[in-house]
Amino acid sequence: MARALDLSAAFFALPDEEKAKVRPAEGASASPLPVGYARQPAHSADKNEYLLLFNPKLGLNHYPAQPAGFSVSQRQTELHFSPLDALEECYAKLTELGLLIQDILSECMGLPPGFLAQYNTDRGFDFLTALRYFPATTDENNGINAHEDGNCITFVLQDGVGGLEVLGQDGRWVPAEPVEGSIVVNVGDVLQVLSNKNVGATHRVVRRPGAHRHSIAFFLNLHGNKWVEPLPEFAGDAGDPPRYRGFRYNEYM
Ligand SMILES: O=C(O)CCC(=O)C(=O)O
Ligand SMILES: [Fe+2]
Repeated sequence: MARALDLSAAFFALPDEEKAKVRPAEGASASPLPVGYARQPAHSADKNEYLLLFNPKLGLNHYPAQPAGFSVSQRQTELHFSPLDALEECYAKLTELGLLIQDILSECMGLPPGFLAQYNTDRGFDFLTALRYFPATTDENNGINAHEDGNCITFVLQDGVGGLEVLGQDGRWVPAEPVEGSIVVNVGDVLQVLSNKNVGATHRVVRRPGAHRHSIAFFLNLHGNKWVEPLPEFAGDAGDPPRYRGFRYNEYM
């Protein structure tokens, strides 16, 4: 995790014109979302830049050229790892973890064993973003507005700067303070709907002054035309009226 965040920090420290090269030419990518580097437009309330990757094995990604100051930090040289190896390793480990947490959540939600694993078998729309947030200014400090992720489960790895906050049931924002070696798990819209709003995680990022913040978010997603609606365990049979209408995931995204 520390290696992946170091790598991401080394990338974002590159000059803007180097980072801007890390994008496929217009129309040249078959990926379902734009891969590579992007910066939130100046008019956006969100103040960050990011690098988006799909599963490296799908061959859709656009990587920083080497060498560009990207592959050769002292720490990386000492550890003898190449950036691509580190990214692939990070991606593979987060996928593995996602499947494990999905099984644990199935159990915690009182669903039949392996229910979510059987429901969510297609790994073709998972993706990872490495993010860098600019330091807060005296005028404003929004990093990402309050939102819920549109996927199943998100993992957030963060450096020591802090700023991620989760909305508590009492309506107060609770800081998810960085704890070394820990990963924050957010549940996304799919689980929120399946559980008829028994689980959910509204969150935002507030920028701190004086430092860039780096994080990596991995989105374990759903793919294709899966039907999403509150499960009978949480609605109907369980007595609660369904809080959502059913929908096809690919029409929602
Ligand atoms: O950077 C973070 O801590 C969270 C990022 C996030 O919420 C998102 O990308 O959806
Ligand atoms: Fe999010």
